[in-house]
Amino acid sequence: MSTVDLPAPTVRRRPFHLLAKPAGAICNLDCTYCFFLSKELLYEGSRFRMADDLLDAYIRQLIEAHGPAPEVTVAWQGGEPTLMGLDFFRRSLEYEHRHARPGQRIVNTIQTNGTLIDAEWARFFRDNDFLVGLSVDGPRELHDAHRVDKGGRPTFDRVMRGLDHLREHGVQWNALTTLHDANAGHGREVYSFLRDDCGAAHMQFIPIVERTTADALPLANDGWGARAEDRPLYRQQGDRVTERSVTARQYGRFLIDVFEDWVRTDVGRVHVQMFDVALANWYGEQPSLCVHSRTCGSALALEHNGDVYSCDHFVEPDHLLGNIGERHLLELVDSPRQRTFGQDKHDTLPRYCLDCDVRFACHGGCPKDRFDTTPDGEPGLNHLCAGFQEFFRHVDAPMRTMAQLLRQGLAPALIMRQYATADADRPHNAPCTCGGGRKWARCHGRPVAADPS
Ligand SMILES: C[S@@+](CC[C@H](N)C(=O)[O-])C[C@H]1O[C@@H](n2cnc3c(N)ncnc32)[C@H](O)[C@@H]1O
Ligand code: SF4
Ligand code: SF4
Ligand code: SF4
Repeated sequence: MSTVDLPAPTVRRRPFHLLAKPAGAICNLDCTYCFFLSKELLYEGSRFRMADDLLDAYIRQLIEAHGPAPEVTVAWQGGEPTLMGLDFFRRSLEYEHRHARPGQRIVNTIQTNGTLIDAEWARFFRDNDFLVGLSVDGPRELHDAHRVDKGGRPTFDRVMRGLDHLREHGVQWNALTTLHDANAGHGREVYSFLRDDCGAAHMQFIPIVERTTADALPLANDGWGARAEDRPLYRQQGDRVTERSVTARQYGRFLIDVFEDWVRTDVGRVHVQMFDVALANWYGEQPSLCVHSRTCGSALALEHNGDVYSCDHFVEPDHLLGNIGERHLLELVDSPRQRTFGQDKHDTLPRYCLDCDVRFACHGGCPKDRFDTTPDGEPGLNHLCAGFQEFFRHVDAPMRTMAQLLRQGLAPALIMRQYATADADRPHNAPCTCGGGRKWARCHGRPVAADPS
């Protein structure tokens, strides 16, 4: 039986998301913190190109696995997916049209470093309603600190050129910004750059937590050996982190700094994933992000040869579920192993998390980052815990207000009026509401003439 012929099994369907890597871990860049480049080692000797019959089988199985759902998302990632060339994505669209049920909408997303995007790519994305995720870490210096090409050269100009094409063609796009040692202390600057200079209406901030062992630390600090081929296979093991990693405190402060701007001017206008996720948890709805959901396991990864892994962050031999050439995707997604993977997110929480006042919002964060010990010595605490606590406690009052507005059928954006009123009465030399220890007027760049300090 060929890959294309595998019948769809009859198992219970649950919503899931799959990140497909048509070029595997291959990329034209060499970002120092990239956890994915070393995955090349899993497939030594491969051409790292998804074959046409596999592409066909993948699209068919993905659509079948969603049953009668009105919408199916095809998500492309990598490595760098644009290295596949436009014809690959044109063929993918043909298969989508062939396999979709009548009336079913197929949505394509692509996560890219943006350096190869030209007018032709942008036209293609626009004409086919692709949602483009663009990796940009902030203004030039902050971006170029870690996002470099194979020769160690900066990439900012190339990314901005790609963004210009996207914007000129009216492509839907969102910014994906990793937080690390270089940019984490610049929350307001990064936020205003993304919003004002780039015109981003959707933003995701992803903490860089590069876990490693004491032995591997020097190599890891060097960018896993500086060159992709020198990197050891990156695994989730060890209790150390690289110097590039964001600290818990930096992560919390970054989110708070951005929130303090956002809640005054941008609610309902700019979508910051973490704030939407927090509001969903305060409102009592399932959030869209696995990291702050009770359980996970619904965001899997597909390699270029059809191998399926439990999660994009666990593309390693111990978490290989199988290959879609041998077992239908739905069977792998619904396998007992994958269910256990997702359930473990909750079932392995330390007592410290179970007793935590913000657990309903945090849910312990991503299991990949749970390698610290709790104050009473229990293993399994998230490395970012202190930052989560600081952020979630900080936003408690405004989140309650926005959730209440939603329950009343009103727009959460109304909270901005409350802030405007409170700010108008706030003495310039009062402590800033961000809690960072600065005066309010200085923190918000307001005139400080009346500030006697
Ligand atoms: C692996 S890349 C693949 C897609 C594409 N090459 C890009 O850069 O957007 C996907 C996202 O993962 C982020 N990323 C890279 N290394 C990471 C790490 N160690 N931890 C968390 N995210 C990381 C990248 O910045 C990027 O936004
Ligand atoms: S662009 Fe950077 S983050 Fe994306 S795959 Fe390449 S090296 Fe990794
Ligand atoms: S391991 Fe982390 S990233 Fe993966 S699905 Fe679970 S929460 Fe999400
Ligand atoms: S904030 Fe810390 S203690 Fe609370 S649930 Fe999150 S990781 Fe656990």
